[in-house]
Amino acid sequence: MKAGGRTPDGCSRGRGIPRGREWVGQFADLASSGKPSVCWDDRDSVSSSRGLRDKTPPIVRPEQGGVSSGKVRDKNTAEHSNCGPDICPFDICTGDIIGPVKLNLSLLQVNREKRRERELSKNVPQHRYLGPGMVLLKNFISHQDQVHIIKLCRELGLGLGGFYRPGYRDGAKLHLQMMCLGKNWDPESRLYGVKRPFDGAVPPKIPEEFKNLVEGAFQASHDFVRQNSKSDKSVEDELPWMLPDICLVNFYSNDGRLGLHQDRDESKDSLHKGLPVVSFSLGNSAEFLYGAERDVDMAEKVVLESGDVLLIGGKSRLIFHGVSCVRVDTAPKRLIEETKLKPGRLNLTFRQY
Ligand SMILES: O=C(O)CCC(=O)C(=O)O
Ligand SMILES: [Fe+2]
Repeated sequence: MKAGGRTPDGCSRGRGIPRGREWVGQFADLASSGKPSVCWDDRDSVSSSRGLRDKTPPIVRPEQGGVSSGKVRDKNTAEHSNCGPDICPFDICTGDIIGPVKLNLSLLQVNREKRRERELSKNVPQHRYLGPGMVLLKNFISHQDQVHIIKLCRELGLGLGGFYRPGYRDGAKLHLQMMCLGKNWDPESRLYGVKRPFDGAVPPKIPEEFKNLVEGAFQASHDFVRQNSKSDKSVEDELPWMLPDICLVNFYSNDGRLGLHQDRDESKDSLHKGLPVVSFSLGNSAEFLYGAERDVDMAEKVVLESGDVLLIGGKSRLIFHGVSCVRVDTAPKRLIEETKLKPGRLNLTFRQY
Protein backbone atom coordinates (compact mmCIF):
# COMPACT_ATOMS: atom_id res chain seq x y z
CA MET A 1 0.00 0.00 0.00
CA LYS A 2 1.35 3.45 -0.85
CA ALA A 3 1.59 5.89 2.00
CA GLY A 4 0.24 9.07 0.45
CA GLY A 5 -3.24 10.43 1.16
CA ARG A 6 -5.56 10.35 4.11
CA THR A 7 -6.09 7.01 5.75
CA PRO A 8 -9.52 5.66 6.71
CA ASP A 9 -8.95 6.50 10.34
CA GLY A 10 -8.03 10.08 9.56
CA CYS A 11 -4.28 9.84 9.82
CA SER A 12 -2.95 12.32 7.31
CA ARG A 13 0.30 13.51 8.76
CA GLY A 14 3.20 14.41 6.60
CA ARG A 15 1.40 17.10 4.66
CA GLY A 16 1.97 20.81 4.63
CA ILE A 17 5.49 20.74 5.98
CA PRO A 18 7.24 24.02 5.33
CA ARG A 19 9.63 23.41 2.45
CA GLY A 20 12.31 25.55 4.01
CA ARG A 21 12.45 23.31 7.08
CA GLU A 22 13.07 19.97 5.47
CA TRP A 23 15.67 19.23 8.08
CA VAL A 24 12.97 18.28 10.55
CA GLY A 25 11.62 15.44 8.43
CA GLN A 26 8.39 15.08 6.59
CA PHE A 27 6.14 14.49 9.57
CA ALA A 28 7.51 17.15 11.83
CA ASP A 29 5.96 20.05 13.61
CA LEU A 30 7.94 23.03 14.69
CA ALA A 31 7.73 24.33 18.19
CA SER A 32 7.62 28.07 17.97
CA SER A 33 9.07 29.21 21.26
CA GLY A 34 12.69 28.92 20.26
CA LYS A 35 13.37 27.46 23.69
CA PRO A 36 13.01 24.05 25.25
CA SER A 37 10.20 25.28 27.44
CA VAL A 38 8.12 22.19 28.10
CA CYS A 39 8.41 19.45 30.64
CA TRP A 40 8.31 15.84 29.51
CA ASP A 41 4.65 15.28 29.96
CA ASP A 42 3.84 18.03 27.49
CA ARG A 43 4.11 16.09 24.27
CA ASP A 44 2.15 18.39 22.01
CA SER A 45 4.81 20.57 20.54
CA VAL A 46 7.41 18.22 19.32
CA SER A 47 8.96 17.18 16.05
CA SER A 48 11.09 14.43 14.63
CA SER A 49 14.48 14.45 13.05
CA ARG A 50 16.19 11.11 13.69
CA GLY A 51 18.70 10.40 11.00
CA LEU A 52 18.70 13.93 9.63
CA ARG A 53 21.35 15.32 11.87
CA ASP A 54 23.32 16.91 9.07
CA LYS A 55 20.63 19.51 8.78
CA THR A 56 19.39 19.65 12.34
CA PRO A 57 20.24 22.27 14.89
CA PRO A 58 22.06 21.03 17.97
CA ILE A 59 20.30 19.65 21.01
CA VAL A 60 20.25 22.04 23.90
CA ARG A 61 22.37 20.62 26.69
CA PRO A 62 22.17 21.91 30.22
CA GLU A 63 25.60 23.49 29.88
CA GLN A 64 24.40 25.33 26.81
CA GLY A 65 21.80 27.19 28.77
CA GLY A 66 18.72 25.04 28.27
CA VAL A 67 16.07 25.36 30.95
CA SER A 68 17.17 22.02 32.34
CA SER A 69 20.43 23.51 33.48
CA GLY A 70 21.89 21.84 36.52
CA LYS A 71 19.14 19.27 37.05
CA VAL A 72 19.88 15.62 37.68
CA ARG A 73 17.83 12.71 36.43
CA ASP A 74 16.38 11.38 39.62
CA LYS A 75 12.72 10.60 39.84
CA ASN A 76 12.64 11.47 43.53
CA THR A 77 14.26 14.85 43.25
CA ALA A 78 13.46 16.06 39.75
CA GLU A 79 11.74 19.43 39.66
CA HIS A 80 8.94 18.66 37.28
CA SER A 81 7.64 22.20 37.25
CA ASN A 82 10.85 23.61 35.84
CA CYS A 83 12.63 20.81 34.16
CA GLY A 84 14.00 20.86 30.66
CA PRO A 85 13.20 18.50 27.87
CA ASP A 86 16.10 16.17 28.37
CA ILE A 87 16.27 14.98 31.94
CA CYS A 88 12.84 14.56 33.58
CA PRO A 89 11.82 10.95 34.21
CA PHE A 90 9.00 9.74 32.03
CA ASP A 91 6.63 6.98 33.04
CA ILE A 92 5.19 5.01 30.13
CA CYS A 93 2.48 3.60 32.40
CA THR A 94 -0.14 5.17 34.58
CA GLY A 95 -0.69 4.16 38.20
CA ASP A 96 0.92 1.39 40.11
CA ILE A 97 1.39 -1.92 38.32
CA ILE A 98 3.49 -3.48 41.02
CA GLY A 99 1.73 -6.32 42.83
CA PRO A 100 -1.26 -8.40 41.73
CA VAL A 101 -2.85 -7.25 38.51
CA LYS A 102 -6.47 -6.24 38.82
CA LEU A 103 -8.44 -6.79 35.66
CA ASN A 104 -11.32 -4.44 35.08
CA LEU A 105 -12.47 -5.99 31.85
CA SER A 106 -15.97 -7.39 31.70
CA LEU A 107 -16.26 -11.11 31.06
CA LEU A 108 -17.52 -10.28 27.60
CA GLN A 109 -14.44 -8.20 26.82
CA VAL A 110 -12.10 -10.84 28.21
CA ASN A 111 -13.70 -13.49 26.05
CA ARG A 112 -13.54 -11.26 23.00
CA GLU A 113 -9.84 -10.65 23.55
CA LYS A 114 -9.18 -14.33 24.06
CA ARG A 115 -11.08 -15.14 20.90
CA ARG A 116 -8.99 -12.57 19.06
CA GLU A 117 -5.79 -14.17 20.30
CA ARG A 118 -7.02 -17.66 19.38
CA GLU A 119 -7.97 -16.50 15.91
CA LEU A 120 -4.61 -14.87 15.45
CA SER A 121 -2.70 -17.96 16.48
CA LYS A 122 -4.90 -20.26 14.36
CA ASN A 123 -4.29 -18.37 11.18
CA VAL A 124 -0.52 -18.58 11.18
CA PRO A 125 1.42 -17.77 9.21
CA GLN A 126 0.27 -14.22 8.54
CA HIS A 127 3.86 -13.16 8.27
CA ARG A 128 4.73 -10.97 5.33
CA TYR A 129 7.70 -10.84 3.04
CA LEU A 130 8.11 -7.11 2.42
CA GLY A 131 11.22 -7.24 0.27
CA PRO A 132 14.71 -8.72 0.16
CA GLY A 133 15.88 -8.93 3.76
CA MET A 134 12.65 -7.42 5.09
CA VAL A 135 10.21 -9.63 6.99
CA LEU A 136 7.21 -8.81 9.15
CA LEU A 137 6.39 -11.45 11.75
CA LYS A 138 2.77 -10.85 12.68
CA ASN A 139 1.71 -11.29 16.29
CA PHE A 140 5.04 -12.88 17.11
CA ILE A 141 5.37 -11.73 20.72
CA SER A 142 2.97 -13.51 23.08
CA HIS A 143 0.67 -11.56 25.35
CA GLN A 144 2.66 -12.55 28.43
CA ASP A 145 5.92 -11.47 26.83
CA GLN A 146 4.40 -8.17 25.79
CA VAL A 147 3.30 -7.56 29.39
CA HIS A 148 6.79 -8.40 30.59
CA ILE A 149 8.50 -6.14 28.06
CA ILE A 150 6.30 -3.19 28.96
CA LYS A 151 6.82 -3.64 32.69
CA LEU A 152 10.56 -3.95 32.28
CA CYS A 153 10.78 -0.93 29.97
CA ARG A 154 8.75 1.04 32.44
CA GLU A 155 11.10 0.16 35.27
CA LEU A 156 14.25 0.83 33.25
CA GLY A 157 12.73 3.97 31.81
CA LEU A 158 12.27 5.50 35.26
CA GLY A 159 15.83 4.81 36.36
CA LEU A 160 19.19 6.26 35.45
CA GLY A 161 19.67 6.39 31.71
CA GLY A 162 15.90 6.07 31.27
CA PHE A 163 13.45 7.78 28.94
CA TYR A 164 14.12 11.30 27.78
CA ARG A 165 12.98 13.44 24.94
CA PRO A 166 15.72 14.95 22.85
CA GLY A 167 15.14 18.60 22.20
CA TYR A 168 16.77 21.06 19.86
CA ARG A 169 17.99 24.59 20.42
CA ASP A 170 15.13 26.17 18.51
CA GLY A 171 12.50 24.21 20.42
CA ALA A 172 11.94 21.44 17.90
CA LYS A 173 12.03 18.02 19.49
CA LEU A 174 11.74 14.40 18.51
CA HIS A 175 8.10 13.49 18.80
CA LEU A 176 8.77 10.59 21.13
CA GLN A 177 10.45 9.58 24.34
CA MET A 178 13.63 7.57 23.94
CA MET A 179 15.81 5.33 26.07
CA CYS A 180 18.94 3.47 24.98
CA LEU A 181 19.98 0.03 26.23
CA GLY A 182 23.44 -1.44 25.77
CA LYS A 183 25.01 1.64 24.20
CA ASN A 184 23.95 5.24 24.08
CA TRP A 185 22.91 6.72 20.77
CA ASP A 186 23.37 10.47 20.74
CA PRO A 187 21.02 12.16 18.26
CA GLU A 188 23.21 15.26 18.18
CA SER A 189 26.45 13.62 17.09
CA ARG A 190 24.76 10.50 15.71
CA LEU A 191 27.42 8.50 17.49
CA TYR A 192 27.10 5.53 19.81
CA GLY A 193 28.90 5.81 23.11
CA VAL A 194 29.22 4.36 26.58
CA LYS A 195 27.54 7.28 28.34
CA ARG A 196 24.84 9.84 27.66
CA PRO A 197 26.73 13.07 27.05
CA PHE A 198 24.25 15.32 28.84
CA ASP A 199 24.04 13.55 32.19
CA GLY A 200 26.78 10.91 32.11
CA ALA A 201 24.25 8.11 32.60
CA VAL A 202 25.35 4.68 31.42
CA PRO A 203 22.52 2.96 29.54
CA PRO A 204 21.05 -0.12 31.23
CA LYS A 205 22.02 -3.51 29.78
CA ILE A 206 19.72 -5.21 27.31
CA PRO A 207 17.74 -7.77 29.35
CA GLU A 208 18.54 -11.38 28.37
CA GLU A 209 14.86 -12.14 27.78
CA PHE A 210 14.79 -9.46 25.09
CA LYS A 211 17.81 -11.03 23.39
CA ASN A 212 16.13 -14.45 23.50
CA LEU A 213 13.08 -13.01 21.75
CA VAL A 214 15.30 -11.50 19.07
CA GLU A 215 16.91 -14.90 18.55
CA GLY A 216 13.48 -16.51 18.21
CA ALA A 217 12.51 -13.84 15.68
CA PHE A 218 15.56 -14.72 13.58
CA GLN A 219 14.69 -18.39 13.62
CA ALA A 220 11.08 -17.71 12.61
CA SER A 221 12.03 -15.26 9.89
CA HIS A 222 14.66 -17.57 8.43
CA ASP A 223 12.08 -20.35 8.21
CA PHE A 224 9.71 -17.91 6.60
CA VAL A 225 12.27 -16.56 4.11
CA ARG A 226 13.25 -20.10 3.15
CA GLN A 227 9.66 -20.72 2.10
CA ASN A 228 8.91 -17.36 0.52
CA SER A 229 11.97 -15.76 -0.97
CA LYS A 230 12.51 -15.97 -4.69
CA SER A 231 16.17 -15.09 -4.24
CA ASP A 232 18.73 -17.80 -4.93
CA LYS A 233 20.81 -16.52 -2.02
CA SER A 234 20.93 -18.49 1.21
CA VAL A 235 18.67 -17.15 3.97
CA GLU A 236 21.75 -16.28 5.95
CA ASP A 237 22.94 -14.09 3.08
CA GLU A 238 19.56 -12.51 2.55
CA LEU A 239 18.87 -11.85 6.22
CA PRO A 240 22.12 -12.17 8.17
CA TRP A 241 22.03 -13.20 11.79
CA MET A 242 23.09 -10.66 14.41
CA LEU A 243 23.63 -10.44 18.16
CA PRO A 244 22.16 -7.20 19.48
CA ASP A 245 24.32 -4.95 21.63
CA ILE A 246 22.10 -1.90 21.20
CA CYS A 247 18.39 -1.40 21.76
CA LEU A 248 16.66 1.93 21.21
CA VAL A 249 13.34 2.09 23.01
CA ASN A 250 10.84 4.63 21.75
CA PHE A 251 7.57 5.58 23.34
CA TYR A 252 5.18 7.42 21.03
CA SER A 253 2.18 9.12 22.52
CA ASN A 254 -0.91 9.01 20.30
CA ASP A 255 0.31 12.06 18.43
CA GLY A 256 3.84 10.70 18.16
CA ARG A 257 5.62 10.13 14.88
CA LEU A 258 9.06 9.77 13.37
CA GLY A 259 10.17 11.25 10.06
CA LEU A 260 11.59 9.18 7.24
CA HIS A 261 15.21 8.37 7.97
CA GLN A 262 17.85 5.68 7.56
CA ASP A 263 19.41 3.78 10.46
CA ARG A 264 23.02 4.22 9.48
CA ASP A 265 24.92 5.06 12.63
CA GLU A 266 26.02 1.51 13.37
CA SER A 267 29.56 0.40 12.44
CA LYS A 268 30.63 0.29 8.81
CA ASP A 269 31.08 -3.45 9.14
CA SER A 270 27.56 -3.92 10.50
CA LEU A 271 26.05 -1.83 7.71
CA HIS A 272 28.20 -3.45 5.07
CA LYS A 273 27.07 -6.91 6.16
CA GLY A 274 23.46 -5.74 6.26
CA LEU A 275 23.04 -6.88 9.87
CA PRO A 276 19.33 -6.36 10.49
CA VAL A 277 17.51 -3.95 12.72
CA VAL A 278 14.87 -5.93 14.60
CA SER A 279 11.86 -3.93 15.69
CA PHE A 280 9.24 -4.88 18.30
CA SER A 281 5.89 -3.07 18.38
CA LEU A 282 3.67 -2.94 21.48
CA GLY A 283 0.54 -1.04 22.39
CA ASN A 284 -1.31 0.97 19.78
CA SER A 285 -0.75 0.20 16.12
CA ALA A 286 1.35 2.45 13.94
CA GLU A 287 1.43 3.30 10.29
CA PHE A 288 4.98 2.50 9.22
CA LEU A 289 6.33 3.93 5.98
CA TYR A 290 9.30 2.59 4.08
CA GLY A 291 10.91 3.07 0.72
CA ALA A 292 14.05 3.58 -1.29
CA GLU A 293 13.81 7.36 -1.09
CA ARG A 294 13.04 9.96 1.52
CA ASP A 295 9.70 10.69 -0.06
CA VAL A 296 6.41 10.10 1.73
CA ASP A 297 4.45 9.95 -1.51
CA MET A 298 6.64 7.18 -2.89
CA ALA A 299 6.74 5.19 0.34
CA GLU A 300 5.00 1.92 1.03
CA LYS A 301 2.88 1.64 4.15
CA VAL A 302 2.35 -1.24 6.51
CA VAL A 303 0.49 -1.27 9.83
CA LEU A 304 2.52 -2.52 12.76
CA GLU A 305 0.34 -3.97 15.52
CA SER A 306 1.06 -4.95 19.08
CA GLY A 307 3.20 -8.08 19.10
CA ASP A 308 4.55 -7.64 15.58
CA VAL A 309 8.26 -7.95 14.87
CA LEU A 310 9.82 -6.37 11.81
CA LEU A 311 13.28 -7.31 10.55
CA ILE A 312 15.08 -4.97 8.17
CA GLY A 313 18.39 -6.31 6.95
CA GLY A 314 20.41 -7.39 3.96
CA LYS A 315 19.56 -5.38 0.86
CA SER A 316 16.89 -3.44 2.74
CA ARG A 317 19.14 -2.42 5.61
CA LEU A 318 19.38 1.21 4.53
CA ILE A 319 15.81 1.82 3.43
CA PHE A 320 14.16 5.03 4.51
CA HIS A 321 11.50 4.41 7.11
CA GLY A 322 9.41 6.23 9.66
CA VAL A 323 6.17 6.28 11.60
CA SER A 324 3.52 8.55 10.09
CA CYS A 325 1.02 8.09 12.90
CA VAL A 326 -0.16 6.04 15.83
CA ARG A 327 -3.68 4.64 15.60
CA VAL A 328 -5.63 5.60 18.69
CA ASP A 329 -7.24 2.84 20.80
CA THR A 330 -5.91 -0.07 18.81
CA ALA A 331 -3.88 -1.79 21.52
CA PRO A 332 -5.23 -5.08 22.87
CA LYS A 333 -7.45 -4.14 25.82
CA ARG A 334 -6.09 -6.90 28.04
CA LEU A 335 -2.56 -5.60 27.51
CA ILE A 336 -3.55 -2.12 28.63
CA GLU A 337 -5.46 -3.47 31.62
CA GLU A 338 -2.53 -5.54 32.78
CA THR A 339 0.22 -3.00 32.18
CA LYS A 340 -1.56 0.35 32.36
CA LEU A 341 0.51 1.43 29.39
CA LYS A 342 -0.27 5.06 28.60
CA PRO A 343 -2.13 5.72 25.35
CA GLY A 344 0.50 5.28 22.69
CA ARG A 345 3.00 2.84 21.31
CA LEU A 346 6.20 1.29 22.57
CA ASN A 347 8.83 0.34 20.01
CA LEU A 348 12.14 -1.41 20.57
CA THR A 349 14.75 -1.60 17.83
CA PHE A 350 17.65 -3.98 18.32
CA ARG A 351 20.88 -3.53 16.43
CA GLN A 352 24.44 -4.84 16.43
CA TYR A 353 27.04 -2.12 16.41
O1 LIG B 1 8.93 3.00 15.75
C1 LIG B 1 9.27 2.38 14.77
O2 LIG B 1 8.59 1.47 14.29
C2 LIG B 1 10.56 2.75 14.06
C3 LIG B 1 11.62 3.26 14.97
C4 LIG B 1 12.86 3.63 14.25
O3 LIG B 1 12.89 3.69 13.07
C5 LIG B 1 14.09 3.92 14.99
O4 LIG B 1 14.07 3.90 16.23
O5 LIG B 1 15.11 4.17 14.37
FE1 LIG C 1 14.94 3.82 12.33
